Amino acid sequence: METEWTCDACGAVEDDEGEGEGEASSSSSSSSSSSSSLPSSSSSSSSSSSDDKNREPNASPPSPSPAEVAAASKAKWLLLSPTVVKQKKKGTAPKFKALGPRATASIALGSSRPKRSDAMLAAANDGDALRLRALIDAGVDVDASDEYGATALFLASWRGREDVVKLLLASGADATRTVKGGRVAALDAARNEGVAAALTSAMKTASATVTDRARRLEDAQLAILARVETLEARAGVRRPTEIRVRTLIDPIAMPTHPGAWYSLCVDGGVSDATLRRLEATYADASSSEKPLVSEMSDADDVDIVSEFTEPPPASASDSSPGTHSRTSLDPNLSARLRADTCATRWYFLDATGWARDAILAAAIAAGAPALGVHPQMRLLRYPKIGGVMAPHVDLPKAVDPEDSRGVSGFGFFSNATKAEAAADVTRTTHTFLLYLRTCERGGETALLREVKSECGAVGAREAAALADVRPVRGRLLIFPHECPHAGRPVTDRNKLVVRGELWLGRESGGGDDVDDEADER
Ligand SMILES: O=C(O)CCC(=O)C(=O)O
Ligand SMILES: [Fe+2]
Repeated sequence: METEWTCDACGAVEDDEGEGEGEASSSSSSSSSSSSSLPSSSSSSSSSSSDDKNREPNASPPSPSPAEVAAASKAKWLLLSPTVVKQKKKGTAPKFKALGPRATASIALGSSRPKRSDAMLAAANDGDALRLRALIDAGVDVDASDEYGATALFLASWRGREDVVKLLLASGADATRTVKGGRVAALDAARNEGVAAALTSAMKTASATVTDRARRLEDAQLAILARVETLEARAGVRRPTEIRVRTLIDPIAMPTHPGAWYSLCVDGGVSDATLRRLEATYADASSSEKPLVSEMSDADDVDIVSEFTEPPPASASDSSPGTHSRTSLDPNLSARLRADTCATRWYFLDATGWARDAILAAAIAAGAPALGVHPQMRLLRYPKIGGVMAPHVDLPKAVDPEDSRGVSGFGFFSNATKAEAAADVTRTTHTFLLYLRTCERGGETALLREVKSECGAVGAREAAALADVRPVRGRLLIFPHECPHAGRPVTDRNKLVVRGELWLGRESGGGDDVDDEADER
């Protein structure tokens, strides 16, 4: 089913009285010749090429091929600034000025390449075909991806947006692109049959295959094993004997510490099949892509760090049992501190949910009222002896409403879905680290009382910890984002961690899956 392109949106882009600003006008003026390149556009073309003269009077012009649509759109996108354009300095622009439709549309659609791509990805994710059409008309790189390698076509398929998938295919989107980690393509992630059918017929004409057969078979086998073990864990089959849970920060002794709300160390909760599949994901990512690297600086950010390690103010709205009051973080500050690390990172998008299912099941089996695991994860590695991660706190991620419906969308966690709806969670609450290899010594993740006096590399080495958690294969560490923590210096190169975010419900709503046995140590 195709969404019709309406004149409203078209006019908003093309019919401009007002002055566009800077590159805002470059994006929109370039769009003025583009309506004929829109896939299945309902408008009759105003083009007057020589072809038109030879055509029957009432014959409509031939539709551009998907590749032509993509090329025309990309040509316009390339006219935009390659970087986000900063706003003009105050005082240089008139104080009050109504923007014309072109400038308004340009702002709405993004007036630099990165903003335009962000807008396209958001429209695809949200299933907004009309907006996406406007974006393609204004100029996009239809295959642009986010930092996890997800293209618009991938997101639309994953979220089950059939209209958008068809529009993107008709606009030349490449169906063979895969996301980072696991090489999942749009078809592998298809949420529903309509989407899968559209992609399958497009793939017949695509020259490349998605992934080679052997790899897909191996993936499928591991996925089945991981799912079986996940279901067993959820059903409590393996729970009492195999899962060992330690509470790392005692909520009774330290009720106001930011780590007092479920800081857990869980052993034996994640299956070997899942660990092997994660290792394979790492091996694949590290052999095919460069990692993101940031070096630790020795700068001591004592003053900055102390800003968020003061005792958190008591908050009336956050006083339910088992919770603590939260610190409010300056995102820039936290991002800066997180950048001070010796870890290398690869991004991994768990679109199909096999890793999320496994981590969620382990968290639930350990007694945490866990409701969901974020699909975006990182694989962290410390390649240099002595590498650390400076004391810091983590940031929450926004929870996509689609992911609130149950983790992988395959129905394993429908109870969690109900609990979450009640809890109204919009952001992740906890960090998880899943260690894939054992370090005999060093590399511990330290949960800190505070990081006021020692930070940077010194803090990572010396700050007093409430708990030092040693990397052990299969060990899952969970703690609230606001809990100060650090990575101790590594003494070997084994530290390999999957790191991501999850969200917990309040005890009253979210803990109904947890039975008492899980608390046995
Ligand atoms: O590697 C560690 O032990 C800590 C990692 C961490 O804190 C992070 O990635 O945010
Ligand atoms: Fe962290």
